Amino acid sequence: MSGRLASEYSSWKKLQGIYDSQKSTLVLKDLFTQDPERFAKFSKDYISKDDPSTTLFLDYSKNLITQEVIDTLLGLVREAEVESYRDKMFAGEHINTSEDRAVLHVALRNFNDFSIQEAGADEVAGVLEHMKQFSNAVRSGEWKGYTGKNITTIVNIGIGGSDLGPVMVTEALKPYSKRDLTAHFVSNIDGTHIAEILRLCDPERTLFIIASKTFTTQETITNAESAREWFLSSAGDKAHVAKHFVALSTNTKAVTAFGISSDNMFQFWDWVGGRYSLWSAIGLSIALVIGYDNFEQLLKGAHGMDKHFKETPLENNLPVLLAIIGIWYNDFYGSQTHALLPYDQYLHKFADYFQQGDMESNGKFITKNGHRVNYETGPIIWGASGTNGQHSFYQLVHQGTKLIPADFIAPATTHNPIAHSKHHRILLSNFFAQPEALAFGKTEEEVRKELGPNASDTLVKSKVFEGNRPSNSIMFPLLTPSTLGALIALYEHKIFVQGVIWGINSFDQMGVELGKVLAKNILAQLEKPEDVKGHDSSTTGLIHYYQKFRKE
Ligand SMILES: O=P(O)(O)OC[C@H]1O[C@H](O)[C@@H](O)[C@@H](O)[C@@H]1O
Repeated sequence: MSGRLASEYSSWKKLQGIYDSQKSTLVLKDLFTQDPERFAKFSKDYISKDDPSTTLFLDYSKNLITQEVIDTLLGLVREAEVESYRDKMFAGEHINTSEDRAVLHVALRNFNDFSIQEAGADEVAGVLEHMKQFSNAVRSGEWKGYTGKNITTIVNIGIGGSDLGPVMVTEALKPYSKRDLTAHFVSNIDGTHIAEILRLCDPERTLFIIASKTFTTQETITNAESAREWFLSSAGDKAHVAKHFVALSTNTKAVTAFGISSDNMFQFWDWVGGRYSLWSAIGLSIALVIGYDNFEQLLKGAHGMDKHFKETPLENNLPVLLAIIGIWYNDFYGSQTHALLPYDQYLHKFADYFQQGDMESNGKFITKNGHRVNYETGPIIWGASGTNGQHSFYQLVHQGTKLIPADFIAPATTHNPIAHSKHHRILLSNFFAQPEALAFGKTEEEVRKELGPNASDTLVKSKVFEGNRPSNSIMFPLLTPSTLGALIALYEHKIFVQGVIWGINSFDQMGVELGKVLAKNILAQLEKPEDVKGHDSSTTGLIHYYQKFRKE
């Protein structure tokens, strides 16, 4: 990272010039007509060096790019010194400068390929072994509850990075799950969340996983205390907590103070960012649900992508390609969001996961050198599984006034080939059609031909699809643990590359602090109207409204 504002790079200025001169002349339909080789030129195969069955295919040809644009964007990557910054990350340098921490989620899945000098990195294998032993014991029935019964339900209590990763992965890898072990995830402080889950639990057969990097997060600790109270109301003896509560954290002192023995604690380290922590002890619920071997496959899939990111020349580097295409729209075309549209029901939480992963990493306006950026940084990440999105927001995506770059993601084959894979064929026909419609649209002439000479001008115009709306398409043979690992790591490294180019620290999260502090202050003022002090009239008025109805 050169320390300059991204807009000062010569490549940035050149890109601005290209955009200014081509923004209205770059037409996808023409680009494909002019170059029959476009698809071949702008698509890439990723094949894991460790496991050739782990492959991803990226088609980025339906983007508003030319080779000149790509080459200039790659120049931007070089000017921002992304490669050397990448190597600093892998080497364990403290690139999270505001917190003086390394950023080493790659160390959680390293399998000895990278030499990483950072306290704790040599303890990863031990924690994984502990996770393996524990998950095997619970799944086999060796680990019993306080009345000698098997554990049939796990409840992960955590929020943010201590929730979203396990939720997304256990949903995505459901075909690999132990169907007689039910996993629930409690995250919200809203008592409804834990109340509704506890109604489904048998205290004799339920294991609570308290997942919190800091072990100070108000929602998680409050939910953990309520879970413990619920459990003890049946079990009685505090000694039984040891069989039904485990902790995932970096904070041994707080875990012990809560009443969970260090034997039942799975440790990780401050160089694991919350939103990058599913590979760590935070992934215990994943290992319990899909089994440790499949969890290890997830890690290995990510590791293969790590090696690809670290070793592959920029022009063939999938995380780099996704990153620069995203910057092209975000910083030059002025798009504000980026849609993740997985045509796979198992990936229905994928966009949710990367809302934190991307927006908490790159939703910043100050560079690492303390300058306010004069360009757009992190996009708003959103999305939903296909084909559901088509019946919800695709109207705007196709005919709205906003440019919405989208990643369409799909497996070539399904885990559920019911009706002789008829469902999957219909799903994929939509996966192929939507980017085609977005890119090439439907002209007024084509509409008029369809509607006939008597159709009103208004009707014809309202049925026009202007097209020229860009997308990436990512495919893979089947959604396996290893493929999912590679897919997640692909996006993690995309986020890294963008943050380096923008000159921001992608690995702290100052922006989540103010709200928490204000909430704590207000919490102490909720009892009586006269307690409410130091707020604007709106906040004061709202609290007073609540106090009119408050019961306890
Ligand atoms: O795991 P913890 O420490 O409970 O933090 C949970 C979440 O809290 C905050 O929202 C942020 O710091 C997130 O990055 C983090 O994932």
